[in-house]
Parts: sequence; structure tokens; C-alpha cells
Amino acid sequence: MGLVLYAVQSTLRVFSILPVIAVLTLIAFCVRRIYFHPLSKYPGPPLAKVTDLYAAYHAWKGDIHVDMWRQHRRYGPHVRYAPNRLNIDNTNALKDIYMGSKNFQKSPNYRVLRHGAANTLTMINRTEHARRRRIISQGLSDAALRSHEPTIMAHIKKCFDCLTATDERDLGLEQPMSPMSQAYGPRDSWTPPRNMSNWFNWLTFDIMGDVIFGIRYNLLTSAIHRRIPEAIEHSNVRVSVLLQSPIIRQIGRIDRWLFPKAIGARNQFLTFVGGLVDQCMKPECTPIARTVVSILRSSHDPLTGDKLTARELLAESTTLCVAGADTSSTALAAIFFYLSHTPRAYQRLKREVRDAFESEDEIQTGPTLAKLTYLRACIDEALRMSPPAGSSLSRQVQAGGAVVDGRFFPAGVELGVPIYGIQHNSEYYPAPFEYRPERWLEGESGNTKESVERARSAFCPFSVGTRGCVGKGMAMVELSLAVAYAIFRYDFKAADNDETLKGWGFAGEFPLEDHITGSKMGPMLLFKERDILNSPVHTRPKMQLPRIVTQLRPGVRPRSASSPAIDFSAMWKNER
Ligand code: HEM
Repeated sequence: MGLVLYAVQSTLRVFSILPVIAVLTLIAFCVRRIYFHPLSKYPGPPLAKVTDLYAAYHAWKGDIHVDMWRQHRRYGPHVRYAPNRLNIDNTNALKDIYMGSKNFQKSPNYRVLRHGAANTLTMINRTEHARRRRIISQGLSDAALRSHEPTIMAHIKKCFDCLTATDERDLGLEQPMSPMSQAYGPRDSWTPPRNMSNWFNWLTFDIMGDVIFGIRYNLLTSAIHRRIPEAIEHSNVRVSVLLQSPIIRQIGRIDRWLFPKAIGARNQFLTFVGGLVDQCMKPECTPIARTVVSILRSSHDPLTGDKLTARELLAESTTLCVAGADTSSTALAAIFFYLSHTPRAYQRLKREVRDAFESEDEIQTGPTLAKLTYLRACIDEALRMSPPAGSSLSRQVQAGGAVVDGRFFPAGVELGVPIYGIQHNSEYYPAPFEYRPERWLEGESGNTKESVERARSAFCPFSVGTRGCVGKGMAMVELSLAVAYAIFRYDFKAADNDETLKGWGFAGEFPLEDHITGSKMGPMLLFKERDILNSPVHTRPKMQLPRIVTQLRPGVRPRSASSPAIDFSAMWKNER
């Protein structure tokens, strides 16, 4: 009996000291992370030094890009933003991490972004990635872009035709549109306010569907698939949290009950894209024009001769679709937001574009568009202030360590440069919260060659180096054509009650919630057809440019002697 009592008492004693052991272990764990970690000498938010749940919280909230910027203002250029992760806010780090030493790989956390097989964006291993990228680049090469351009332009025209439709009922059309000129006459009064985030989401998804798969989603004209961009936004909330703190998924899949809506949305999207790829892979599917998938199906790695398997093709096309649509629509919404709230820039851009072209059919990539330096400056300035992917893209130091910004970092540590943060660093951009396209133009507003180069050196909305955006050329074509076309053909202005400006914007900027890419609202804009007939007569000589074919899926654009092959890389050569 006494023995039993003794056993019970001992058990109770052990149980009573368990919480004490747990607390001591936790303290030891925190002390180790704070004081005995290779990053312990770097400052940062106290909670972030102990757990990556700090970063996960801001990813969930959507203000991680702004918080990273804020922490640099508080602690300086080096901020420990998670126990094993350091953010560095200068151009030395941008060069060293993304463009310099080969001793970096993407953070293993990128695995949470995978849909089934690994893809170019989520691949960690450098050699594997290089092989895959050599194949993917063929689908987005300059030659491929030239064949995609008429499709892109046709969707842009359709978008503005729809959103300026005289008949409001047309906005919810369930049928594919009839030829635009018949269905939509010119509008000579202001449209009601249009939510441009929606319109640009629909536009860019239609473009990606057509260019990648040769399939029309028709989000611009039909409500049937409009839930897809929303589904991606929901899904991104969960994934952005897991990217910061993958342990949330590893511990008993608690993400399933934290984000049930996001998981449902992801499955909805994957089923949708899976269906598209299935259609494209059928032998009888022969698209009218070249699509990215049709190019990738027949491409092989020039070094190894490898081709993509069906599974890899699915993973790649899904990624291209998401990576390309979401980001470009955010960029477009930001550009229109800043133009509609900066009359000086808007007026100057109007003059530049309207003087350059005599008819909308002249608007295409080529020497004239490339000469529109203010247009390019307006786009860059919007990408600087509201980068569609604004947080820090972590890279892991490999065996042997790496020197970054003059300091040595051992293997296993993760480093990154916050994109929104460095693009708001006043060392590179005086008055960083002001929309000033002129800052990109040498000789204007006191800009010197050095000051413009300094601004360029920190500009990284597409990231830089071998893991920089493979779709940058295509994105810049989309943005330039859409802005030039809208400016040429319409007048637009912000709605008086533009909700975009209220509530969740930061320092008067276009408000973005950063969940890997930015989710957005607005701007609310009104459009009116420009009165071309009564505008001042152009005095410049008419340029000999070929007309572009405007119907949807027109095939490869015809070339003539007056239409030299365009070197897209040269057009955007200032970019890295
Ligand atoms: C304004 C539009 C765009 C922006 C701001 C943008 C931004 C970026 C950024 C910052 C990265 C690096 C991501 C990282 O390291 O984690 C990236 C990578 C990537 N982007 Fe874009 N992107 C845009 C448009 C596009 C388009 C149109 C496509 C496809 C057609 C695309 C496809 C990709 C792919 C596949 C990668 C992975 C590249 C690699 O790791 O080799 N993006 N993009």
C-alpha cells in the first residue's frame, strides 16, 4: 500500500514539474536563438529573433512589405526578420545575393509554392533550375513574344471597349462578344466608376489563357470564370504565410483548419488549369497561333536535349499563368492609380503618346514605342512605389559560406533584399513616397547621369540575376501597350469617392496587401472616349509603321521591309 502511495506521489511530483521543464526548455530555446545564433549580432524585432511566426503574422495581415521597410528605418540596413533570416537594404546586397556568388540557392521554403511537381519558380537546385529555365525561356523569347503581341493587343482593346461600353448591361455579358465596333459605339460622356483591379485581373487572365494555352477564359465578357482570380488571391494568403513559416503545415497540417477557404480556392484553380492543360495536350488540339504550351511541347534543352514531361508541362504552365496574370494586373492597376492622382504626369504622358501616334493601329512594340521615355518612366515609377511582389526573396547560403555587403555569412543562413523596402530607400530615391516619373530621366529636375544610375541600381521589381523574372519582357510589352492604348484613345479620371484612397493605403500609395503578390482594390476610374476628330492636328510626319492585325488569335504578325525585327532585350536593356 505504502509503495503504491509512493508511486502516485512521485508521478504527481513529475507531472507538477513538467510545466517548469517546458518553461525552462522554452527559455533555453529563446536564449539560444537570441544569443548563440550566427545572426545574433544583428538587430530586429525581438519576437522575430525567436520565431518566424512574426513574419508569418505580417504575411497573413498583408503588410509584410511595409513592415520590412519600417524595420529598416528603425534598425538600419541589416534586420534580422526571422530567427534564421536577415534582410539587407542596400545595393551591395542586391548584387552579392542575387547576381554575384554562386553560393546561394532559393530558400527551401519555396517548396510550399509547388503545385505537384517542382517548377521554374520553386526549383531550389541551381543546376536543375538552369536546365528548366533554358526550356521555359524559349516560350517567352523575343521571337515568341512577337507572335504573342497581336493576341495581347487584341485583348487590351477588348478590355477598354468593354469597360467603356455604352450599354451597361454589356458588362455582364455571358456570351463571347460580337465584333467590338458593332457592339460598342464611341462613348462621349464619362462612364460610371470602374473598379480597375477587377478589369485588369480579367484582362491579364484572358491574355495568359490565350497566350499560354490558346484558350479563351473570356473573363472580360462573361462572369462564368471570374472567380478564378479571386480564388488565387485567397489561396495566396495561406501560401504566403507558409512561405514565411512552413512549420505551420508540418505540425499536423494546422493550415487546413487555419485556411480552409484558401485550400478550397487552390483546388478550384488547379482543377481549372488542369482541365486547360488536358485540352491542350490532346493530339487533336492544334491552336491557330503559336502558344507558350505549343512552343514548350516541342522545345528541348539546347545543352542536354531534355524535353519537358507532361507533368512538368502542367506545373510550368500553371505557374506561368499565375505568375504572369496576377503581377501584371497589379502593375496596371498601380500605373492607372498614380496617373489618375498625379495630373502633371498624366498631362505630360498624354502629350507624349498622342504626339507619337496618329492612329490606334500604330500602337505596337517597335522604334516609336521604345522612344516614349516618359511612358517608360511612368511605368517604372509605379513599379517602384507599388511592386507587385514587394517582400524579400530569401536565398540560402550554401556550404562554404558567402560574403555579402562585406560580411561573412555561414552556410544555412538565409539572406534577402526587401523589394518594397529598397525601392523606398531615400538614399536611392529622394522623396520615396512621391510619384515622380522624372526621377528616371537624365537632365530633368536636376537629375544627373549618376542620380539616375543610382536609382536604377536599386530598382528590382522583377528581381535580378539568374532567378529574376523570366516573363519580364512579356510583362513590359503588356504594360506599355495597355497604357499607351488607353492614353491614346481615352481620357480618364479618378472617381470623387475613390474608396482606394481610404482605409488601407499606406502614405498615399496605391494600397497593396502583399501575399506573395499584391492583392488590391481599385482604383475607381471614369473613362471617356477621346475626341480625336477635334484634337489639334498633328504636325509631325506620318511614320511608316505596319498596321497590326487586331482580331483575336490572328497568328503571327506579318512583317514587311518597314517593320524590322524588334529586339525586345535591347528595348528593356536598362533592366537587369
Ligand atoms: C509586372 C509583372 C511581373 C512582375 C512584377 C514579376 C515579378 C517577378 C519576381 C519578383 C520574380 C522573382 C521571384 C522569386 O525569386 O521568388 C519573378 C519570377 C518569375 N516570374 Fe515574374 N513578374 C511579372 C510578370 C511575369 C509574367 C508575365 C510571367 C510569365 C509569362 C512571369 C513568370 C515568372 C516566372 C516563371 C518566374 C520564376 C523565374 C525563375 O525562378 O527562374 N512573371 N517574377
